[in-house]
Amino acid sequence: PPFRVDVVTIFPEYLAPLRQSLLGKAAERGLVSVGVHDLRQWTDDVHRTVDDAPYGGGPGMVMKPEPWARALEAVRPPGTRLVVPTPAGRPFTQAVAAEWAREPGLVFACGRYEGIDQRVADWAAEAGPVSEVSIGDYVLAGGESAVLVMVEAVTRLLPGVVGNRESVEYDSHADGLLEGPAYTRPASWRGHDVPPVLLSGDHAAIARWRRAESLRRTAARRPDLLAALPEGALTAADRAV
Ligand SMILES: COc1ccc(Cn2ccc3ccc(-c4cc(N)[nH]n4)cc32)cc1
Repeated sequence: PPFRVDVVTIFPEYLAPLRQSLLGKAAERGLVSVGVHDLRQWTDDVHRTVDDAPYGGGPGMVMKPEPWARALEAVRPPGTRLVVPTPAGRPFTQAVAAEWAREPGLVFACGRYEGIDQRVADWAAEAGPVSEVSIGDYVLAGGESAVLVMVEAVTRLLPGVVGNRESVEYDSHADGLLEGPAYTRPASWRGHDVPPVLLSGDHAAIARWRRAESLRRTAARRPDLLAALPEGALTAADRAV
């Protein structure tokens, strides 16, 4: 059965890219099925109101709970994980993407304004897992971009979506390190040459060089990833880098 993705949003047109490119092909091949739903379909006032002033005061507006509950009751199969993007969420990581890719599908609730009434996530947890997640430490205007990011990260891990299986297995972050530099022809380009080891045909030396570059780059750009590596993840040769 296809991996099922449903997205509820007040900007359905924002999610149009979900039907293009990588996802498009995967959808054509029946690997992924995508539904985008306009939250306002589940309002019942003439103005199709989805927001209201925050209890306790404060700037901006909060999204009303009732339209969300009606939408989720209509769209979310029982037991399906509800993903709510939020700046206040747990980090969305490659490990989280891999975990979700093993599930039958996902429902995404895209907030706008200052977010969604908290009781929606609390209520939704009665019917299945709910994940409030952040895609990074910066503030967006709503959840739609985050949904595009997460759907791409999850669906590329589904069997058959990415042609070259190895490219998924050898993903950056797959071994907890950043991937090193990549090169292709020409060997000499505008005064910049490809590191000779890569042209040597010495595959052991190439593997050692690539590992060293990964470690060097991770130490320089993401020391936090290095510190998080499990015991024994680094060999003596690694430490010598
Ligand atoms: C309380 O402070 C704010 C609360 C919400 C907002 C705007 N906004 C509304 C819904 C929504 C969903 C996700 C995100 C988001 C996710 C990440 N990683 N960054 N930003 C932002 C969102 C601005 C500020």
